[in-house]
Amino acid sequence: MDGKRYNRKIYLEDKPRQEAQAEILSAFTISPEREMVPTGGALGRITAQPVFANVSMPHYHASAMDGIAVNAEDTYEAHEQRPLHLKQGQQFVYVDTGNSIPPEFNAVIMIEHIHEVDNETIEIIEPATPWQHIRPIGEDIVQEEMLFPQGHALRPADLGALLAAGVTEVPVAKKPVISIIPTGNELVVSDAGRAPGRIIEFNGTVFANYVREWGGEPALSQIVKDDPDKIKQALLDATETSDIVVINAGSSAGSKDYTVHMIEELGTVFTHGVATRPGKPVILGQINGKIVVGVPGYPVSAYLALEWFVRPLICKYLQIPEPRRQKIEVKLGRRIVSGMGAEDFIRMNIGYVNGQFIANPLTRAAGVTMSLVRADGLLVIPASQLGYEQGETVEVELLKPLEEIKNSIVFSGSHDLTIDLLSSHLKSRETETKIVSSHVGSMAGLLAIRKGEAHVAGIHLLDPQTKEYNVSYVKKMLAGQKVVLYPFLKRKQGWIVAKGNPLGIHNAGDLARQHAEYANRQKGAGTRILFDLLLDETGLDPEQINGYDREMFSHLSVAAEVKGNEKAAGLGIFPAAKAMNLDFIPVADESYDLLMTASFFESRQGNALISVIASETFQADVGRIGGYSVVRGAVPLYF
Ligand SMILES: Nc1nc2c(c(=O)[nH]1)N[C@H]1C(S)=C(S)[C@@H](COP(=O)(O)OP(=O)(O)OC[C@H]3O[C@@H](n4cnc5c(N)ncnc54)[C@H](O)[C@@H]3O)O[C@H]1N2
Ligand code: MOO
Repeated sequence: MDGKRYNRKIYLEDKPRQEAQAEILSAFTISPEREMVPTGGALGRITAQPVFANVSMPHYHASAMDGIAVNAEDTYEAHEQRPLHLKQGQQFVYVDTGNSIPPEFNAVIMIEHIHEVDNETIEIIEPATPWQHIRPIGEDIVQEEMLFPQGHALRPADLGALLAAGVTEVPVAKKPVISIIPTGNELVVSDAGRAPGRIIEFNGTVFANYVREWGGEPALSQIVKDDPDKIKQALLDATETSDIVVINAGSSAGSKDYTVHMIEELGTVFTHGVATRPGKPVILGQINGKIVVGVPGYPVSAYLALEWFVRPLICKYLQIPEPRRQKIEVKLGRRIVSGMGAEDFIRMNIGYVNGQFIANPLTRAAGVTMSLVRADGLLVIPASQLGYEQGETVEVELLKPLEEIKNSIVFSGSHDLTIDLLSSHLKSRETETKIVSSHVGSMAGLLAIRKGEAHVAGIHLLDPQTKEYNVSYVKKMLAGQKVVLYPFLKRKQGWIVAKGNPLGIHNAGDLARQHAEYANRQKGAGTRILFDLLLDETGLDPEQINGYDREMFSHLSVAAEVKGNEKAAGLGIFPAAKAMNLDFIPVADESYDLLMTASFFESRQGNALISVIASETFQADVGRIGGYSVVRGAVPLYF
């Protein structure tokens, strides 16, 4: 340490992303270099200048067929009624596909069209035309012809053409070297221990591989501690050995967020903070003439910032246009709000139902890596736009192939672990089909089917009057629609309580008596309806339940709530209690059924889904979870 204290920088700008991009692009003045690489290893490389053929292909007249080479003039007399005899050596020679044609001949007759009379003589019944079945010199490639212009990304077939044309080394743009410096005292390599506060370093690997995919050469350094001197040294070293420097985390306003000060001391800071959510705390600067990009720590922000600010630099260096993602129009399944003054980047699930693309937002939390893994598309909301209404048509950028999205089964409603299992069994049977699910609760799932926004919904809705699951809801809410209710699971609902059940919870009355802190579920969730019925049966009012108004959105979040609090209790399914090592007191066996549109049920994918459900292997896997059984010999109910 040099004894200097670095005050927190708590001011971040809100510079428009495009402005920040334009600034670093114009500051990035490194002149591209080229290198010769062996053709076999040039896949994906960008040609640095036009490439010309050294030789023609073929470079001699070559036979295109197995047969005999002849002089066409010698064959003109041949006729079905007057077969013509030719002598080997004088009037013909045998040739195979690719053989050179001797100069005295100018046509090839296929072996199927000749009759061998004896060792020396063949017979034909049809004349040959000059140059038939001969690949003349340069048919494919002519010597000196331009094979590729500058700036062409080489594909496997291109490498073949180069080799065929005698080009064994290609001049390509040198890959820009991108140093990647992960920083943070909390970071550990992936096989180090798991003490609280330790985070496995993984952004570095993500960055290195995106850089590689985009045509750069990553140089991933070791984790650097949050120590100003060490960060400074790492930055200086990186500017010596690379064309662009990416430093990860420490970009925001934390007590150890030194990066911006270090860049300021060693060089220039152009930008600290862009008007985007997520991704705001980006730092853009320059040290020793090298661009330095300070990327926020959260993985989603990090990925976006890398794409906004590093990819364009790589493209500029390679002198190629920046690729654009395919865009499609989708209908929004949900309302999306957005703040004024900053662009919003929303990861979206996209499904294809009844000939229409329906998209729903995934979590906006920038720390959720899986949201990037799962996202089918990206909705970019401009800074001036306050969001969109449900049902509006908007444009999204695709993050996955369109075909994959079109082949997905859109699953809505209540989440259950077995749906993930179902998805993986289905995928192994029908490689093109997968289930994409959004967990919105039973009632919302039913509505999604009604609005034609899902193929299947998992529902467990108890009718307080009839004590029957699902049927009355479907009759009432989907009257006149062609749907099928497929009996799927029986699963145990029960009290999720701390280990040893310290409050002695066995029924809703106990919750009230013990003033337990209840973790409730959202309105419309099947578990919420069950809880209300239990209260009703016990003669309790919601006001008598401590925490009735606190709504959790999944079984697991209820269990997580109980995990941290001895006085808490919730209602949920057994696997959630098991996952958090909590006690589970069974209350009811409920029916978790699959509601499907009739057209989906009858489709090929619908059939595949049902046959997976009926399979022994799937049912055995479900049995192993505990607290579940698949309904055997289920009879679908048509409405
Ligand atoms: N008071 C404020 N706090 C925060 C603000 C703000 O404006 N004011 N911005 C928030 C936003 S937005 C983001 S994004 C983060 C970015 O913070 P930093 O870039 O300073 O990053 P850290 O705080 O060090 O890390 C955030 C998070 O990411 C994890 N991380 C970091 N590096 C890696 C890596 N290489 N591999 C995996 N995970 C990594 C780190 O452990 C943290 O959990 O700041 C908010 N705070
Ligand atoms: O902007 Mo931070 O980058 O939301 O996650």
